[in-house]
Amino acid sequence: MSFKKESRSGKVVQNGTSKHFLERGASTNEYFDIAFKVMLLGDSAVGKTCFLVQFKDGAFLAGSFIATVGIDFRNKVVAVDNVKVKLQIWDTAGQERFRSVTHAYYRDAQALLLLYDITSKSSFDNIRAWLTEVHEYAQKDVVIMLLGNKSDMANERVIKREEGEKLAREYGVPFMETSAKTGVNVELAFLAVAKELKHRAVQQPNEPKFKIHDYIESQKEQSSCCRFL
Ligand SMILES: Nc1nc2c(ncn2[C@@H]2O[C@H](COP(=O)(O)OP(=O)(O)OP(=O)(O)O)[C@@H](O)[C@H]2O)c(=O)[nH]1
Repeated sequence: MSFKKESRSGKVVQNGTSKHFLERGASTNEYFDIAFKVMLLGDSAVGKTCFLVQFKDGAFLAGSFIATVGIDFRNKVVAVDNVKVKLQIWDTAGQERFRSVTHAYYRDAQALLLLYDITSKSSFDNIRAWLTEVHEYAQKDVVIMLLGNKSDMANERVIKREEGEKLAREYGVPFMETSAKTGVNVELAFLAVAKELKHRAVQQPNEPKFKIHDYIESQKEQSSCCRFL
């Protein structure tokens, strides 16, 4: 079920009442070997739509905030060890009134990216409630990642990075801070998930087990070293 309109122009626009995904399901015809469903979850305004648009189009939706209505998806194919992995990424509405709609989609998802906003204490506090919902509605072996978004807003930060790390450790899930505005760690989050899912699905006999925590830590170090060169 989707409450958003479709079009073919391939751009995301805002019409003043809701965010509309144009070219819905774009790149569906692109060749891929394996496909997975990923859902973006978290309170309203944490940046889920911007996060998806940054990954898909490399652009930031600036301007006034317009809440998502219902749920919709976009596709992106990424290469993982010569395997083409199609991620079908579902952007959900964070507002409480759409919760019953989004619950119906949890069951099919292989990965959940759970976002909070580092400038919003309530969005961070609500992560526990989101995780309770996830455990109730999602598959037992779903890949979960915790993301502290809006890391570019350092001056307005109210949640320390260490608090995010601590919560993630408590639930045994990987964590990173991201910015849908600057793009920091956006691709890394999706790539890490794609790699984890691909390794689970097509594990070669002599291949070492993929460790998502280690991969993220190594890539985070690399990207922070290179950003400042
Ligand atoms: N500075 C900054 N602003 C961001 C970032 N991500 C999103 N925003 C802004 O935060 C507001 C909310 O972003 P959305 O992506 O619409 O939030 P959402 O989580 O999809 O909200 P719902 O659709 O209601 O669930 C918008 O004004 C965005 O421009 C970010 O990383 N940095």
